[in-house]
Amino acid sequence: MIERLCIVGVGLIGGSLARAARRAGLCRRVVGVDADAANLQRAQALGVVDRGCADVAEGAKDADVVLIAVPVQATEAVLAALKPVWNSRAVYTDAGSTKVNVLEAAERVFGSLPANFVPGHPIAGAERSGVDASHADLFRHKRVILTPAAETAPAAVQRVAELWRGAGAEVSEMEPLRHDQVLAATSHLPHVAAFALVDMLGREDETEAIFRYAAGGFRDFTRIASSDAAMWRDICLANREPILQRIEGLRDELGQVAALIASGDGDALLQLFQRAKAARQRFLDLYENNHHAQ
Ligand SMILES: NC(=O)c1ccc[n+]([C@@H]2O[C@H](COP(=O)([O-])OP(=O)(O)OC[C@H]3O[C@@H](n4cnc5c(N)ncnc54)[C@H](O)[C@@H]3O)[C@@H](O)[C@H]2O)c1
Ligand SMILES: O=C(O)C(=O)C[C@]1(C(=O)O)C=C[C@@H](O)C=C1
Repeated sequence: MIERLCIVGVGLIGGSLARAARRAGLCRRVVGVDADAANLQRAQALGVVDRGCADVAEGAKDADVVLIAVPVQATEAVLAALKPVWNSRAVYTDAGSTKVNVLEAAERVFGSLPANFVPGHPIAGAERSGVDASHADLFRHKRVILTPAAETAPAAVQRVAELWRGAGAEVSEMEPLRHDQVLAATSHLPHVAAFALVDMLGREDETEAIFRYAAGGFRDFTRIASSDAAMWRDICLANREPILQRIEGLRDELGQVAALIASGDGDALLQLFQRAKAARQRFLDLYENNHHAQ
């Protein structure tokens, strides 16, 4: 049982973990810290946290588990604010979408990685943000990746894994660079592509001349372009190289598609689309298996 869980950043992810931990009876008290006073008040009003606090050190002082769930480029400032009250008996973790930069930030702040800091990432979310979007089922049957380093204490990893499992997630471990490369492909590139497509069309569509005729396909492809802009700016700056490599790959692939269309090579286009459809089916089978396995 966690006596006091502190959530720094009570938004979609922090709020959802607080709700799930409470519902599963994993913690007695939740203290929320947030830079946005209105969001913090809302978290209290909704009963997501017992107490709200504007100051990171004060909120985390007596906690036995602290989750940092702020945009990734804000992690270093939060770790620096935690440093004076860092407690060797407590466990600290984060939910950031990128991991190498979080480990580097911790090394900069502490000189070396604290044994009781366990970087993590729930592979679950939504295009909505803030505590109003949070819900206790967000992590059910979803994956959480932990990226401990050689210095990380196994007992701390165990404690964080138990928290996420208690919220319904399946926990695995990965090397941080591998994590960032994989997520650049399956999460960061799709977001960049969706933002770019909608920006391109939106600039020429200020009078709604074409959006008026857009339907399900456009809606499905672009849902994630409604995601929080600051969160995605931070992810792109934190995971620059892997994302740039994937953008280059997509540029090449689009070039190939354009060449096939230009040359009227229907057979090759058909093959490419069939190959993509089969690959998506393999993804769906894996995704659904993961769902039903639990
Ligand atoms: N949204 C997703 O789908 C998703 C999924 C997995 C992981 N993540 C990661 O989780 C983290 C949180 O994302 P979210 O979707 O919950 O965002 P969110 O905007 O819903 O919540 C973030 C909260 O952090 C607060 N905050 C920002 N800077 C702060 C600071 N310095 N000190 C205290 N509070 C601060 C904000 O006011 C906000 O309430 C990000 O690192 C994101 O990359 C997001
Ligand atoms: O479902 C969504 O809307 C998401 O954006 C979730 C999503 C993703 O799947 O790309 C986004 C960022 C995360 O770090 C993890 C999950």
